[in-house]
Amino acid sequence: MGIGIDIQHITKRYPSATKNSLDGVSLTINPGSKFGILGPNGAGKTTLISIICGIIEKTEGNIFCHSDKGEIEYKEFRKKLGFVPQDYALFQELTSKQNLEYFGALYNLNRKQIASQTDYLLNKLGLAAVADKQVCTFSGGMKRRVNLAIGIIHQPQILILDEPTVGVDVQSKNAIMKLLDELNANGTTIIYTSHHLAEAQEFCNEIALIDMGKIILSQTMASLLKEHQTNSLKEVFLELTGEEYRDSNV
Ligand SMILES: Nc1ncnc2c1ncn2[C@@H]1O[C@H](COP(=O)(O)OP(=O)(O)OP(=O)(O)O)[C@@H](O)[C@H]1O
Repeated sequence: MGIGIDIQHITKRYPSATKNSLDGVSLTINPGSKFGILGPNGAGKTTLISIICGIIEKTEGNIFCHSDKGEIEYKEFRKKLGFVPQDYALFQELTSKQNLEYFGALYNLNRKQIASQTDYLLNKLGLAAVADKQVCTFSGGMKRRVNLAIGIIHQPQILILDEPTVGVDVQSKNAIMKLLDELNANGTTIIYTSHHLAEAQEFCNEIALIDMGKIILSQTMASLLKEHQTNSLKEVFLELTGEEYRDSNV
């Protein structure tokens, strides 16, 4: 169950940049894992997941995707992929229901599938009562939940989320993380970035720590904490990445 990815020696140099944003990144993401890609501001997390999703081109390197039945073509992988970006990828002027119907059709779901998934997700994420209200009237937490529903309407086997809980209250965060756990229990591989280390520690069973475009470590959460003899991912994070600010333009 689930989809896995082997990332081999990925390098990324943006056209306007003088240095690489990713520098020889290699990573194995096992099928069915809850995989956290963590790191300070500017480390390269968004660049890496944007390359995995095919949103931007890599400069060098390879990505291989596989299911339990063996290697799958990247084109096939894209069909099984769900992506929840950090910025809202939704239409503010449409209602939450209309957004889900639109994106369901974009994923080639039939009318019946669109209706049942829309109904299911609006209920699941506490949005049923506002199904017919324009998204521009929603709070940040409600918009994040719509953003998530859009990313999973086609029932992806691998789901990539870029800071899915940024700026949301405890209730919305709880609903989002519970749904991610449920999807994972049903076999969906989850790849996630976050600056909430306590949340990442609770959610992820595997992590990669990335800093200045390089992978510092990639291992199970349990083995990392055991190795560093601590119960705090934040402690390990600060130990390995330091306490200096990462302001790139000063
Ligand atoms: N379009 C771009 N052109 C040039 N440089 C870029 C571009 N996008 C990102 N970068 C640079 O690439 C590096 C990695 O950025 P990226 O956004 O991937 O980091 P991040 O780990 O996601 O950071 P954050 O936690 O702040 O979201 C940074 O130095 C950033 O300034």
